[in-house]
Amino acid sequence: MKEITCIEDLRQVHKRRVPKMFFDYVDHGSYAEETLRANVEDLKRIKFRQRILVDISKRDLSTTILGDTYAMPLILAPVGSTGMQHADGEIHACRAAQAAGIPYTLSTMSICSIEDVAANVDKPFWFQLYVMRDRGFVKALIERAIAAKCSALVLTVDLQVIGQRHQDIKNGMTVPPQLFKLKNVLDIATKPGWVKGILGTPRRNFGNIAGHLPGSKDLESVSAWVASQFDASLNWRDIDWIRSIWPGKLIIKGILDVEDAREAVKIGAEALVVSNHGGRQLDGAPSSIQVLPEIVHTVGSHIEVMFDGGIRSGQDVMRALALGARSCMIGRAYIYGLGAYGGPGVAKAIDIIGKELSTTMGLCGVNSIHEIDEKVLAE
Ligand SMILES: Cc1cc2nc3c(=O)[nH]c(=O)nc-3n(C[C@H](O)[C@H](O)[C@H](O)COP(=O)(O)O)c2cc1C
Ligand SMILES: CCCCC(=O)C(=O)O
Repeated sequence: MKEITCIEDLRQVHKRRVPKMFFDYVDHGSYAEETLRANVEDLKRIKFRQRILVDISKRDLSTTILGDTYAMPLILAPVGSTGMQHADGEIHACRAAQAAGIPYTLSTMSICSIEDVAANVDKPFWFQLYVMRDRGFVKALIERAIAAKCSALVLTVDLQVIGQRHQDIKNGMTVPPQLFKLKNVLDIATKPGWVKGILGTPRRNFGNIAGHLPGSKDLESVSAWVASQFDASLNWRDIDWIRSIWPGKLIIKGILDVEDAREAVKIGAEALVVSNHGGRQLDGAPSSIQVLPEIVHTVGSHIEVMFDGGIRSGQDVMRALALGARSCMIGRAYIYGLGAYGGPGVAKAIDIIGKELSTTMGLCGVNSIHEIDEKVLAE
C-alpha cells in the first residue's frame, strides 16, 4: 500500500479487485449523474487563503460530535451492501473507524447485521434507519439497535422512492444481485481474491432485513423492491413515533432545503446531515456544498449541521467546515479503501484524509478545528 497516496489511488485498486457490478454500484449515481458530478466539482472550486509564519507546530484535529470527543470531524456514512465490496465489510469498516477514533454508521441495508457488528467491535456505533411499510418490523429494528447499544440513530429521509441508477440495471444489480448472469460470471472469474473472501464468510445477504427480501427464486429490480418495502407515506408526523421508541440522539440525513432544516429543528432532532445521498437520488438537485451555507446560517445555532457529498480529500473536509459544517460524512472515499484492501484500506482512507486536513489547516495558519471558518477561504 506504500504507493497509495490519495483516495483516487484506492478507487483504482477497488475497480481492479471487486466485480464490476459492485464497483459500479458504488461509483455511479442516479440518472445523468449531474448532482454526483456537481458534488465533487463545486467543492473543488472553493479556494483557500494561504497564511504564513504562524506557529502551526501543535495542530489538533480533535473535535466534539454530538457532545462526544472524536479524533477528527469525520464520520463513516451508512453504505448499503458494504459486505459485498469485501467479505464482512461492515465489521472491518467499523473496526477501522473505531481504531481511528471516529464514528461508524451501519446501514439498514448492510450485509453484516446489527448483531454481527456489535459482537465484533469494542465500542458503540451509529445505526441508519430506512422506514419500511411494516412498522412492527421498523420498531423491532430500532429495538435491536437499542439492544446493541448504538449511540445515535441516523434517519435517512431522501429515499422514499429510489432514483434510478442506469448502471445497476445494466449490470443486473437486482435484489438479490444476478451473480450468475453471463457477463458477471466472466467478470467475477477475474476477481479471485474477492471470490475467496466472500466464499469464506456466511454473511452474503442483507443481514438486518431477512423476511423482507424476495423469495429465493424471485428477482426484483431495486426500484420494484423499494416500492414494495419502503414507506412512501413517511412524513414529519411519523418522527414522533420514532422518537417514542428511540430514546437516544436522532440525526436526520438528507436535507437540502432551508424549510426542511427548520422542520428538523422543530421536531427536536439533535443533528441534520446536509446531503443529496451522494448524487444517487434527486438528479438535478444542487450539490450539497451549494446549499450548506444557507442552511448553516438559518439553523446552525439550533442544531448540529453535518455534511456529506463529494468529499474525496482532507481539503474537501476543510472546505465544508469553512462553510459551517461541524463534521463530515464520507461514503465512497472509505468504500474505495475497503474494496481495495479490506479493513487496512479503510484505515488508509481515513489516514489520508486526516493528514490532508492537518496539512491544509497548517498552510492556512490554523491549529484547531473550531478556528476553521470562512476566514480560511480566499475571496
Ligand atoms: C454504495 C452506496 C450505498 C449507500 N447506501 C446508503 C444507505 O444504505 N443509507 C444511507 O442513508 N445512505 C446511503 N448512501 C449515501 C451515503 O450515506 C452518503 O450520503 C454519500 O455516499 C455521500 O457522498 P460521497 O459518497 O460522495 O461521500 C450510500 C452511498 C453509496 C455510495
Ligand atoms: C435500497 C437502498 C440501497 C442503499 C442506498 O441507500 C443506496 O444505494 O444509495
